[in-house]
Amino acid sequence: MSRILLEQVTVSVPTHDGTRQILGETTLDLSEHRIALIGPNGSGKSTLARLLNGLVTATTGRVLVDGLDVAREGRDVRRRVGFMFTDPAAQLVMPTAREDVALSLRRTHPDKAARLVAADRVLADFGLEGFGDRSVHGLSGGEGQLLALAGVLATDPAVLVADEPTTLLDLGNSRRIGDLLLGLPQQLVLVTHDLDLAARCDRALLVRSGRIERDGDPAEVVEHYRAAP
Ligand SMILES: Nc1ncnc2c1ncn2[C@@H]1O[C@H](COP(=O)(O)OP(=O)(O)OP(=O)(O)O)[C@@H](O)[C@H]1O
Repeated sequence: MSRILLEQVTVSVPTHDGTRQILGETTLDLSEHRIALIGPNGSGKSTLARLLNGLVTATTGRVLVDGLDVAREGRDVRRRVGFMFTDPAAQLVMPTAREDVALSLRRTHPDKAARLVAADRVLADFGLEGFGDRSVHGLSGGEGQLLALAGVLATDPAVLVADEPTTLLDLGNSRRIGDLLLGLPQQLVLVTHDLDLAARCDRALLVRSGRIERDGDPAEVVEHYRAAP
């Protein structure tokens, strides 16, 4: 697994009358396979997740992924750390499913024809056989999220950060995507309100008001949160 370090990280954002700290000083060493971030709305989970691939920049402190500084070596970090958004529309950028996956394969498959064939294989691996010509805008929520996952994994990241990937899905698709994510060989940092999913991870962090309130065994952390949400 990769080693993700946060060293005395804070995040502040500008406000009309100064700045507001949305993540208090946080130091973390994350090397477990599956790590869940849970907590109330607006507590700072997405901020924490987005720090890991540079979508959010630390105001003070450093974030390191396998020794690479996210602020200074962002490109290399983003090759290692894939990001999956709540809404697949945020990351499906090409007209068709095949082209969207192919875009993720352009580093590993420089030849266009081979790339499109490989994209169809990836689609089939994710249960999207025959979806190659479908418009990315015409997919159901579950299909879109599967395609988004296929696209991000096609870039072969060592770490996948997923920000509430099951929130928009119905029960069946939510289970399907949840099981798929927890079964991945890649390291997973999962922001979720699904506490059953969080409890199945290897480590859980409860984020509240921009601080890590609890960190450790998922069953215990989830129980603590359920008792005092
Ligand atoms: N760019 C920004 N500018 C101003 N405020 C921000 C910015 N980004 C986040 N915030 C604020 O920081 C706080 C934490 O936001 P964040 O999205 O990290 O919370 P969250 O725990 O992921 O919430 P949710 O569960 O609702 O998705 C919120 O109050 C949010 O409004």
